[in-house]
Amino acid sequence: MQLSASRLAQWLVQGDYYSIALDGNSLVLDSQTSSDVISFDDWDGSIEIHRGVLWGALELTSSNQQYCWTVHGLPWHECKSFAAFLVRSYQDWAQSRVDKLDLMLPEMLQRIALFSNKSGYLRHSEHHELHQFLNDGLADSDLTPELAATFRPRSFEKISPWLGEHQAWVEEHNQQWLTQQTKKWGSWFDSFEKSSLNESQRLATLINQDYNLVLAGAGTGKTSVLIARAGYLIASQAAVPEDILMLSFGRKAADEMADRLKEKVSDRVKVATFHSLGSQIIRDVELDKPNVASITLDTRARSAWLARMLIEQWNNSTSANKWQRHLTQWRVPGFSKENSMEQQAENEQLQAWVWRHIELLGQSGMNKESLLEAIQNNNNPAMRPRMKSELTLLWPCYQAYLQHLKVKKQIDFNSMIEVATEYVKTGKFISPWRYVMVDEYQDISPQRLALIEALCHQKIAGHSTPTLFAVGDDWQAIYHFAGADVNLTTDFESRFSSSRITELSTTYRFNSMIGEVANVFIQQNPFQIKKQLTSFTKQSKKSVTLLATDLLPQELIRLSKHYEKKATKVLILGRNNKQKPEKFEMWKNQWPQLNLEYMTCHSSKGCEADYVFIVDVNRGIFPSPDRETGLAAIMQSRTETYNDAEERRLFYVALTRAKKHVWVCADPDKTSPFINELIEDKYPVNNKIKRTK
Ligand SMILES: Nc1ncnc2c1ncn2[C@@H]1O[C@H](COP(=O)(O)OP(=O)(O)OP(=O)(O)O)[C@@H](O)[C@H]1O
Repeated sequence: MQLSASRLAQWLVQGDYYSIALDGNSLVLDSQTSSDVISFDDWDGSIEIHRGVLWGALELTSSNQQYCWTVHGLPWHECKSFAAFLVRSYQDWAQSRVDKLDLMLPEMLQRIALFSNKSGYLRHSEHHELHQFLNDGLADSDLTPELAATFRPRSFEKISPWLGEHQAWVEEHNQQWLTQQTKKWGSWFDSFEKSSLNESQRLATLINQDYNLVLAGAGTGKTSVLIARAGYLIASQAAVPEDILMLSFGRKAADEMADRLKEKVSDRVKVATFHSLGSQIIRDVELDKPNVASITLDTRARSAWLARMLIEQWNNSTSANKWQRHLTQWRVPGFSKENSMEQQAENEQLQAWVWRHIELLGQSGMNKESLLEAIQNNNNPAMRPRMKSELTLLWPCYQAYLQHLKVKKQIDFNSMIEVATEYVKTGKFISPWRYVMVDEYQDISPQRLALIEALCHQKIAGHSTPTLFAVGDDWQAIYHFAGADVNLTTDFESRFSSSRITELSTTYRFNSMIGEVANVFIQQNPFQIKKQLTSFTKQSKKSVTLLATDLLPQELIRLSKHYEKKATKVLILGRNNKQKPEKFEMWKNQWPQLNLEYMTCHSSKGCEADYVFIVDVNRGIFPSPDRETGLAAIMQSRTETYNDAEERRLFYVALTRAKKHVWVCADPDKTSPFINELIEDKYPVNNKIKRTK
């Protein structure tokens, strides 16, 4: 069907449209120069008829009311009926779509009401789900937003904003909710811990995005916030204790966490290490406890297995030749020609070297080809032949280890977490936890993160997906050697699109003079995230002392006199267990009021004391030289370019354990580069070391 101007009228209207036709669900408008097709989607379905002196004109408007098209020179007596025909065709076309839309409108409006009236923090995933639902619903009706709004203007007044991002509204809602909750729970926050939680701690406790990270320096109360969040969720009835999973890294930290939760919150919150969680998931699915390899748990069983396995290797002539060839060029820790084969296989150093590689091979998950490729790409070509040769010795040991596990039907910790992750991903394990919380997130490894992600992605009908709430500090990432990757913390925002990072900037542990040393020292590495960290306790006297090791007992005597009548807590920290002072036990008995404790810097993480002595901060000890130079270095591939970055963080951890004063002890003729930096860069320290070359 077409309505067209006469030849004369066509000539007179010049460049304007002179003809209109219906073609399926489109209108075709012709002019001298073009033929334009207007889909019903782009038309608002109405036509105005204009009467001229000689002819009539039809005017159509676009669905978004932005344009109009006019067809001139049409025979007047046909205009009205043709326009009515077009409008009818349009209405027939639209009706089936509007019918579809009408079926969906109640749920669309209900979902908007549910989301926007929700009294709580609106999560990105919930917002996204609504956005998706509305847009999919509209797409199903085959109507454009404009047309849908034309047919159902009242409903679309509510729906239209949610078809777009509407982010500002959500942010405003969340802000208002946070303000209101901070007020409502004010006295609870005042009294939950022994000290009232500060403003940022309260916000951190309340924010409930899909993936939350509280990223803050030492002593800022991250652990306090973690416990407070569990407490708040339960007190506000957002959760019952069984909804919460609290993950810590080591058994000791998990036990401490469980004690604090029991005291402050509930003993029904599930507290686990990653390994105990992996074990529980497997047990639930397989209805049997996972059979963890005894050689991973029991050092004697391991040593016996290593000795047997090495002898088997050496009794095989091909393998023995490889070892021989290797030993003509390179050293293997603990290997000596003087020893018998049996003595050699039992050598502690050699066993430690082999076991470390077996662990690293399991942790890295690399196959032989990718290891060879990594060796080939190693930026130290001189090391490549040695690395390749080490691989020919150690790969068979690793294969023997895997075979041993297979024969015994056992698994190790690495595979335990992998198997558990698979059970969660495939839905064989249905997670009961709606809130997954993680302490010391900076120590996360890709494997452990995969388990957390699997838990947080699991969707249970009628529930939104679980949230992650983690606390961590990239300045304290010190477990790279155990597979941790600090980039998983520094890249948190880019990894999880719906994330929220909260900062805490007041440290309650160490005074401002310790802060002036520790915070500047850690930020020498430009790759650490910049953070504001202000000490709550102001101090004008220098609180870090560099001390010659010989003078350490004198300081202990001084402290013991000062604390004759009341107790204090003193930590002695060393880079390794070997640094424990010979007289430590004697000192402990001599000055019980000091509550002396010796720890490695690694195990001091999370601890605090009034006074700290870091001992043996000597060259070659702290920073510890990177001993893993051969094949191990390939599997420990450093993503960090800054020298001694991890050792610097470890030293920061040690410094920040003290509330009042830190002594950094060294032998004057072997001072560590860290001590030299503190002196040469004029940090505010007392220097009681007269260095000698
Ligand atoms: N708002 C507060 N007011 C006073 N003291 C606080 C406050 N918050 C935390 N603390 C205290 O500060 C100290 C450090 O807290 P916490 O151990 O939770 O810090 P952290 O950030 O986990 O430290 P780290 O990362 O070094 O382990 C604790 O003694 C704690 O009781």
